[in-house]
Order: sequence, then C-alpha cells, then structure tokens
Amino acid sequence: MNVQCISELTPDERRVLFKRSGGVTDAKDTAREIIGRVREEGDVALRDYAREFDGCEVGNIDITADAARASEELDADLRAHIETAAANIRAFHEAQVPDDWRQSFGGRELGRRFRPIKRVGVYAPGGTASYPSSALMGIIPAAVAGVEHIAVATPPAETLDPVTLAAIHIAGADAVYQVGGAQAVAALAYGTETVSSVEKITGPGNRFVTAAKADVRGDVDIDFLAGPSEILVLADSTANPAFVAADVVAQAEHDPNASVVAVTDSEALAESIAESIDAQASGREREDIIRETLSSDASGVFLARSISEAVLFAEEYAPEHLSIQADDDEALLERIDSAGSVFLGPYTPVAAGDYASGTNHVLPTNGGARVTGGLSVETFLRSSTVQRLDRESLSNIRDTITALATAEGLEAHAVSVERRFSEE
Ligand SMILES: NC(=O)c1ccc[n+]([C@@H]2O[C@H](COP(=O)([O-])OP(=O)(O)OC[C@H]3O[C@@H](n4cnc5c(N)ncnc54)[C@H](O)[C@@H]3O)[C@@H](O)[C@H]2O)c1
Ligand SMILES: N[C@H](CO)Cc1c[nH]c[nH+]1
Ligand SMILES: [Zn+2]
Repeated sequence: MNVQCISELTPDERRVLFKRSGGVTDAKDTAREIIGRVREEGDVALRDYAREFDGCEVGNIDITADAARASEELDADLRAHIETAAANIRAFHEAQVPDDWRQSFGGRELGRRFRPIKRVGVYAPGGTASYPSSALMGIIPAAVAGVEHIAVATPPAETLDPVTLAAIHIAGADAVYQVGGAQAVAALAYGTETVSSVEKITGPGNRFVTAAKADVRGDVDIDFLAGPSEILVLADSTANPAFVAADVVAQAEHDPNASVVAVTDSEALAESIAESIDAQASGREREDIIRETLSSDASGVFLARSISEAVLFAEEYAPEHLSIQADDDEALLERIDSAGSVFLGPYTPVAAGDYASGTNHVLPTNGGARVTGGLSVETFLRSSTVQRLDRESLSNIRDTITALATAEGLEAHAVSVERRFSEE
C-alpha cells in the first residue's frame, strides 16, 4: 500500500473518500428491479432469486422451527460463547431503556412516554461469510425494547449455517425466513404469501441489501443505511503499527466494497502501517477480498501535516468505526463528532465491538454518522409527548395561544381556548 499525503489529494480524490458509496449507488437499479418483482410475484420471486443469487432450491421459506432445532443441537462450547456475547449485548442495551417522565413547567404538566414498535424485521446477513453476531446485534435491542413481533430474514443456502440459526433463536426472534439480499428487504416491506410485512426494517448488509433499504424507505421505516463495513484508524507516533494494520485488515475482509483507512501525522508510522497491512493481508483466508478493499479509492494510508489535519480528515470521513490509537486519545476524541462507534486505545480492537464487548455493531456507513448513531434500543421505540394543563396554567398562556392563532388566521384554534373561559 502507498502512503498518500492529505495535502496532495485532488478535489476528485477527496470526493471519492468523503462521498464514498460502498458500491450501493451502483446496486440501485438491480435492487429496484428485484423489489418490483417481489411485489408482483411474492414467494415465486423469492424462490427464483434464491436459485439465481444463492444457488439453492428453497423448500420452506419459513424456517422458524429450524432455528429452534439448531439452537438445541449447537455445540455446547460455542453456545456458551454466544450466550456470553448475548448477555453483554443485552446488558449494554438494557442500560439504554428510557423511562417515561412527566415534569411541571410552570404548572403545565408535560412529559414523554416510550412504546415499542409492534412489528419489526431484522436482516441477518450471510453471503460471503456467516453473521451470527449480526443476528444478536439486531434482535437483542428489539427484544429489550419490547417489540411484539421480531421477524428475521437471512440468506438461504443448501445447508443453512446452524450457528446463525441458533443465534437467531437464542436472541429471541419470533419468525425466521430464509431469504436474502434486496428480495428479503422487499418481502419484509411489502409481504408475500409466506412473509408478513413489518413496520420497520433494520440490519446491515451488502450493497444490494443497503440499496433496497434506501428504496423502500418511503413505504416502511428503516433504521439507517448500514452497508459494507468501514474503519478509520487515527494514530499518532506512539501507536503500534501492527495493531493498527490488524484492525484495518480485519474490516477489509468483510466485502470488496468495504472502505478502510489509517491516518497519522507521523511519516515513519504511516510507512510502517502500510508495510504491516501488506504483510498481514498475505495468506489470510479472505486475501482476495482484503486486497480488493485495500485497492479501492475510498481506502488508504494517509499522512497529515499535523494531528489537527488528521482529526479534521477523520471528522470529514465520518467512519462507521473510528479507532483512536494515540497518546492522548481522549483529547482527540473531544474534537470528533461524526463516528458510528469509537474504539480507544491499543487494547480495544474493533473486533471486540463486532462480537462481544456489548456495544452494537450495526452502524451507519457512507458518512451516515454525520446524522445518526448506530442501532440501539431507541431504534425500536417511538415516543409520544403527553400533557395536562389546569385552568390556571392554561390562562397563563391563553393570550399567547390566541395571538399566535389569530396571526395564523386559524380562528377556531383561538376559540377552542377562549371557550374554556367564556362558560363561567
Ligand atoms: N454496517 C454494518 O453495521 C455492518 C454490520 C455487519 C455486516 N456488514 C456488511 O454486511 C455485508 C454482508 O455481505 P454478504 O454479501 O456476506 O451478505 P448479505 O446477506 O448482505 O448479502 C447476501 C445476498 O446478496 C444478494 N446478492 C449477491 N450477489 C448479488 C447480485 N449480483 N445481484 C443481486 N443480489 C445479489 C443475494 O441475494 C444474497 O442472498 C458486508 O458488506 C459487511 O461489511 C455491515
Ligand atoms: N464489522 C462489522 C460491522 O461493520 C460487524 C461484524 C460482524 N462480524 C464481524 N464483524
Ligand atoms: Zn467486522
């Protein structure tokens, strides 16, 4: 890998980095065509797409019972690890549950109440790798929020991954369907003979899944776009280049459309990171994918003229994962607002959050961190405000309401207040 100086990047190179699409833009037309067919042909289309994209004949689309069986048959050791990860994820998400509240504001009793969305669909990816961890990350917050019906879609296969099935069951899904890609998103959004539609679709996936979520979002709510994985490591001269490279290579193995970046103000470190990335990529089981990711224009090792320039670069990139490996990591973090999930210090690899520390790994990509955070209990809640006024507190704002209603030309609004005082 070459080291590039930030100060020498052309406007086009900056645009590719900061407006990266992870291949999602190119998948838009395909996703739209698939959604259209699923809406017209339902289960027939799901079976055809399984044949075309997943290379398998699907018998039952509903595999809820298979997930329960897989959980019973799972190897005891692996089951214990899944339960450890699930317990850590549950604990972190239980801490997020907001309480309903009411408070007096000058006699006006105002508050908020939170209620779960009733029916949600969670996508658990599984194309070039299997993702039992994403099943846990998607389902557990929904269960903690109290969602009544959690439907899960995961790609079909000649032999379904038993670990993903078991994780789906352990996390608490109510219905499980074997359908992947854009067709899964379409089925959850619009329903088919077998798949019931939901009110909100959540979860990560490749460019086709992500393009489909963007497409259906006018008709059904979605969490946010959680596409091909990303990492940006912000490092100073004290960082261990092998640790930085290991984190970069790890996220690069997800998908050829992933985006991976290291940025530092130390030339010597930049060179060492670049060398270590090349060395660590060699011989990996998924080396082809890693190399493709590393060669993308949205990936690279970047040299800043100062740590401030590196911080500004990280902020503008707004990565899914931000790892800070620097002497005063907290001071650098203070200057960052846009990152899906932040990992501080040399012993906090992104893989900890991917699997088992407890934070959620379903996170916004493609700069989505500029406007949203990752999956949380709140993703599965809606809130209502609630209020009660007595005669006195209404009379305190009576003239203000009437004046504003009159200014808007909405006389009946003013009358609805005045009526309360004219019937004495
Ligand atoms: N951002 C996040 O929070 C997050 C979390 C976990 C995983 N991920 C990402 O999820 C993705 C998982 O990808 P994956 O591919 O392994 O699984 P996936 O389940 O996302 O996609 C597999 C499906 O893609 C469809 N597909 C494949 N090729 C196609 C084509 N040519 N045309 C139309 N549809 C096609 C198939 O229907 C298949 O079932 C990766 O990109 C990974 O980085 C992101
Ligand atoms: N890094 C991914 C999110 O971009 C999550 C994941 C699942 N398994 C391993 N990693
Ligand atoms: Zn990962």
